[in-house]
Amino acid sequence: MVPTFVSDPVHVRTPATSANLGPGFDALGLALGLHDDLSATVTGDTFTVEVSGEGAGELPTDERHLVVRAMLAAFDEMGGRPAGVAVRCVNRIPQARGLGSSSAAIVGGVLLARALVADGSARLDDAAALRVAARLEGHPDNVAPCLFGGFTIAWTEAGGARAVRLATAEGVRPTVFVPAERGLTATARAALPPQVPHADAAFNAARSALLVHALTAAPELLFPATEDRLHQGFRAPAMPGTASLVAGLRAAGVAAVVSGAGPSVLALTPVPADFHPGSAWRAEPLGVDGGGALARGGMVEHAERGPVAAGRTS
Ligand SMILES: Nc1ncnc2c1ncn2[C@@H]1O[C@H](COP(=O)(O)OP(=O)(O)OP(=O)(O)O)[C@@H](O)[C@H]1O
Ligand SMILES: N[C@@H](CCO)C(=O)O
Repeated sequence: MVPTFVSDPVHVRTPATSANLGPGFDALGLALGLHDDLSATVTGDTFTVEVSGEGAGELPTDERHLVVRAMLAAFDEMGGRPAGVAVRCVNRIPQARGLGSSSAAIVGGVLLARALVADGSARLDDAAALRVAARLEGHPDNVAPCLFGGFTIAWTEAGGARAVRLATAEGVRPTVFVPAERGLTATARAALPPQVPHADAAFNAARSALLVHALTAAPELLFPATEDRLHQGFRAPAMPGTASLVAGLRAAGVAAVVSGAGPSVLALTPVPADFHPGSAWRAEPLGVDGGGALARGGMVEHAERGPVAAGRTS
């Protein structure tokens, strides 16, 4: 049945995210305390977007905008689109820096569309919202923490993406180091080889399993738990400043990794006060966002959740 659309404006607040966290390539992600604010109203007969902050003057303001593309995909999943929607984006997440800006736009679009449909949460539950968002992004490791908050483990089955959310241990205090230059995920993915040695795959399996324990219960193990052999080394030649900052932080004992596909760097343990990253980097200490976009404007009211499973239940 064609959906009924609500006439009131709807809002969503989407967190930045850091994916991979070192060894957990395409699987692990963390929601961070830095957000885009999006709102939408059904009106007129076209989709329009007004952008302020990051991306203003650069991003398209029509149906090519990523938030609108995600809205349209979600409306189609729910059985129909309104003729027109006015979208407003107040963007704070730096774009193309490895901080999940594209996932924040996609998750925002999916949740705005769901909120604009009178029975949206019945037509598109949280598990389905994750599947739609991950399909658009191409991998689930940013969209899962953006939706659910906290630390997530995401994976893909025949039916689509699924995720579990885990609360982080006290003492996990992320700092991101953001450079001025951008790096597109698609370019960074093209640097990866089609195959890796079995020993390197085994190395990452052990470290990513350890990382789940370290992030949730044993932060003192974050340093060994954040070593990677599957992606950071292959991408280093294209982002030498990132590789050298990660190496410098690790030499100072900090559990530092490339954030997502880079070029930002994520530190998961405190950075010594006398460590200076250099003038090319803006250091931002950020908290962990415990609730994700669902806590702020989706159809689900925020409640501090324990481990939850999302995705197909069969
Ligand atoms: N808020 C936004 N609104 C619309 N489009 C966006 C927004 N944020 C990002 N994009 C689009 O996504 C592109 C960046 O996506 P990309 O996946 O390369 O980087 P990222 O998501 O910032 O980093 P990562 O995926 O490594 O965490 C931008 O160049 C822009 O086209
Ligand atoms: N897992 C992804 C995260 C960036 O979107 C990658 O490293 O390519």
